[in-house]
Amino acid sequence: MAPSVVTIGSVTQKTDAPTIQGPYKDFDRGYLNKTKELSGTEKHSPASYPHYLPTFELTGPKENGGVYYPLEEFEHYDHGRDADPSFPHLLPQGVVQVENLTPKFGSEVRGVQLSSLTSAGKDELALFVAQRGVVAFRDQDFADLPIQEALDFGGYFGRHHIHPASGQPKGYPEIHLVHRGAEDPTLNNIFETRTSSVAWHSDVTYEKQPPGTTFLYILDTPKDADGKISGGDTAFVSMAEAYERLSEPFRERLKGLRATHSGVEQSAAAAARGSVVRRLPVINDHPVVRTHPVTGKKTLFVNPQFTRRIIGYKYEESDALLKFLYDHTAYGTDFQIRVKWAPKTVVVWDNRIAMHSALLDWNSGGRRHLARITPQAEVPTESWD
Ligand SMILES: O=C(O)CCC(=O)C(=O)O
Ligand SMILES: [Fe+2]
Repeated sequence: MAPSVVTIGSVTQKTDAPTIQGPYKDFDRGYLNKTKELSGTEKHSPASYPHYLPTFELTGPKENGGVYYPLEEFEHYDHGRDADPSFPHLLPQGVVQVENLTPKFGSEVRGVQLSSLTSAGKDELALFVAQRGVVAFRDQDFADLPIQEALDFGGYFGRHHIHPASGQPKGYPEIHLVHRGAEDPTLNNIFETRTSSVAWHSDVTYEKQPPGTTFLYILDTPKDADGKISGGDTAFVSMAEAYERLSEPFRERLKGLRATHSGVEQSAAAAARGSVVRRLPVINDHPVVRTHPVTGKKTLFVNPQFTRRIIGYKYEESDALLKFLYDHTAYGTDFQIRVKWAPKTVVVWDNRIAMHSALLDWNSGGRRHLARITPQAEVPTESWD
């Protein structure tokens, strides 16, 4: 397929999309859309955290019309390097319970308060999440902290990313919001044109330095008619195990390949629905297999939302290879987990290791509201011994 051209405001950009996946999935509206209900006072499930409801002003530099300037490269230091691998601060024995959701990927932890961790504990958190891929911490006070305190905590793990197209709590552009309001009809519309709501991705991989240790915390969870929490889980897939499952000859074939990742379609979709574009979109290329800076493990690093093309391959060749990798990861129920949200849950994942997808499976009209803190990490690299 030929490259297409996308216009955002007065700027026209060329992109390698569309690929086999088609354009950026439009039901992401549900996460990013402008919302009419900013008061939190509507009768169906008022927001539990109204100060976290999304706002869509342009909050960048005034002299640039509120649009943020392009991100500059920075030196990332991964604190997982300094962690004690016996995790004495994060997982003190007899105090903290760890349940592994599957043998190699995903854990659930109770008994530690993330916001009280010392630097040593935070170093251990970075390492533990790098080892397990995704960890759900229950009974956290994160959502109840002043927003700035939650941001200060997250800032330890890298420079905060400001999302180019999502809503933000007033005054806190570094928080990315996921919000499907009460009675939002978007959910029903999705299934008029899609058979599934699954949209596997790693976050903002179009950036030159995509996020590493990433925090998502629940504010409101959809409920059944009888008031019980049901629906809106988040699925995760291990891209480390996805790589492990490949044969040696196939891994050889991936060695050295790079792919383009584009933010153009996401911003164009936001512009098309009259929402904000906070920073002009970028396209960057990354290795198809990257090496984790702390664990040294290799992970597949392509995703159907943002990856567009294997560099140097013809479109059909690139589409065929990417389709195989997407099918392989999507079918891999034996290397996926699913987090069921409960009040006070904070999920921490390593965006270099896990892809994820929200599951939009409820039609009770209940609100789903989450906040994400998204520290950026290193420029992805591959190393081969
Ligand atoms: O809503 C979710 O479960 C995940 C949304 C998402 O993709 C994100 O915040 O990065
Ligand atoms: Fe995401």
